[in-house]
This record gives sequence, C-alpha cells and structure tokens, in this order.
Amino acid sequence: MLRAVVKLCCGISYPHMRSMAGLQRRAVAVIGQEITQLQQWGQIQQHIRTHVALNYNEVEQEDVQPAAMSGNQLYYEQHGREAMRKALSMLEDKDGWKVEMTESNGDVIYSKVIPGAGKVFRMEAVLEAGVDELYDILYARVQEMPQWNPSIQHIEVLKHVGPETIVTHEVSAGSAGNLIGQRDFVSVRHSCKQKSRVYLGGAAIQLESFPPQAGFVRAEDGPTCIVLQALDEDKTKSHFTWLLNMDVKGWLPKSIVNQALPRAQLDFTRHLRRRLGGRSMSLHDSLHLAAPSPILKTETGER
Ligand SMILES: CC(C)CCC[C@@H](C)[C@H]1CC[C@H]2[C@@H]3CC=C4C[C@@H](O)CC[C@]4(C)[C@H]3CC[C@]12C
Repeated sequence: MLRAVVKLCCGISYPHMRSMAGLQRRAVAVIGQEITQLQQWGQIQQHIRTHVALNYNEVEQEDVQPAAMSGNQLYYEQHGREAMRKALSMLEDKDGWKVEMTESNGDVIYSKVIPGAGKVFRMEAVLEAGVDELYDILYARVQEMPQWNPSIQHIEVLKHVGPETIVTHEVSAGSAGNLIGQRDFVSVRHSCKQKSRVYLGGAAIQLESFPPQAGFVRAEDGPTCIVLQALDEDKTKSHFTWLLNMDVKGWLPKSIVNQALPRAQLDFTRHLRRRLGGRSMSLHDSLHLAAPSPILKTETGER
C-alpha cells in the first residue's frame, strides 16, 4: 500500500521535480532516503517474523505504525531488533563451540571465534526463577542492577523507545577483581517476552548526545542476547543462555580479555543468583560469598 502511494506521489511530482534546483532537489532526495529506510525497516520486521532462530519468529509482533514513531525511535527499534536477530543466529549455529569452563554447579561457558565478531562466549546455566521474574530483574528494572551487582557501577535508561526497547548507559566497576578496568557503554536493549521464553538483545550505539566521555574508555557490547526458557510449569526454574560479545577497547592483550570475559559472566550469574535469594547457590558459591569480598570498589581502573 505504502509503495503504491509513493509511486503515485512520484508520478504526480515528477514534472515539478524536473524544474527544481539545488537545495530543493536535495530535500527531495533526503525524503526519498527516509522512505527507503522505512521500507527496509518493514522488510527487517518481515525477516524477523519468518526467519529468526529459537522460536523468536513465533512471536506475534504487533503491527508497527511507522507514522506514529519519530525517525530516531524507528532507528533504535530497528537497531535493537537487528542486534537480537544477529545474536540469535550466532547462537543457532551449534557447530564449533569449545568448552571454556565447567563449574561444579553445572554452569558451562563455551566460546567460538566468529568472523566479523571475534571471540564470543556463550554461557548456559539453570536459574531458580521463572522467566517473568528474570525479565523483571534483567530488563524492566535494569537500572537497579548496580544494587545487586558490584561489577556494575551505574546504569541509566537514557530513552524509553517503546515497551520493548530502551537505550541505556552502563558503567562497569573498575576494581581490583576486574583486570580490564572501568568501561562505559551506550547500548540499545531490545526485549521480547513470550509465555515461556524471554529474549533480551542488545548492541552498542552511537548517540550524538552522549559521546565518549573524557577519562572513560567506551566499550562496545553486542550483538548480544540472553535467552530465558521456562523449564517447568510452576515457573520455578529457567534455562539461561547468554551470548557475550564484547569489544572492550583499549590496549589490552587478547589473553587477558579472553580470561576476563567468561569470568565476568560467572560473576554476573553469581550475583544474579544471590539477588534471587540464594536459592540456587552451589557449595562453591556459598564459600565464595562467605569469604571477604574480592571486589574492592577502588578507583584503580583505567579512567
Ligand atoms: C569485563 C568488563 C569490561 C565488563 C564487566 C561488566 C559487564 C559483564 C557488564 C557491564 C554492563 C552489563 C550489562 C548491562 C545491561 C544489561 C541489560 C540486561 O537486560 C541484561 C544484562 C546486561 C546485558 C548486562 C550484562 C553484563 C554487563 C555487560
């Protein structure tokens, strides 16, 4: 329909456009580009509906009304969905994953080198919570994360783009336990909630209104994704899959980064379990938590 209207408009305006000059012509070209973007966005939506992995395509996505959204909002939505799609297709490819670590509580981290993305890590764990509770903790109340996770110093929701998309600024904690030092991230985070599954995708974005700040190393997270899958009817257990794909930036040996990233995943999950009430703590975790905290909130990170 949109295409037909555009064609009709083009036909009507063609004789006038021929007589246009300079700036007017440029303005028409820009409008043309915007229309193409809208169209591409529609195609991406369609692509997600039909092709994306792990049942994400079963989601009844509401028909989007581009007219009701500003160009920027459309861009964030599109970027978030695209990140989710890319991350899910990385997870979908089951070949070539190498076991990186196996924990006594059953958590496993795999890694794989993916052309274009570099080394990515996939964590698989079982959490003693339902997908709704996890969605609430990990997405709806994302800004409260620093209260239960000492690896994260600050999270601010910069924009609420829609019910499924937010733009966030995140600052990791520079601490003795974190060899990489403090980083900050600006990301679009996209969520998709189904009855027994939740998808949380994300990727770095550049915001003109939030350029890298002096003294901070701006890292890039994503395309990344967390998939939560309910394991039982009573909603007491969920399977947690987390694809971590991060460019930490700065001058650091790969070996340090490749050790720090899976560590960060284990730490994150340990704190998440503690937030869930310690219901699923392993012996290893309880011992670890009983010891004086190795995470000292010092300002020793590279700033
Ligand atoms: C190793 C160093 C550089 C970083 C350590 C902290 C990392 C692990 C922290 C910093 C910011 C954090 C992210 C902040 C926000 C979200 C969105 C949420 O919906 C899922 C978790 C997720 C995606 C966090 C995952 C862990 C994270 C990436």
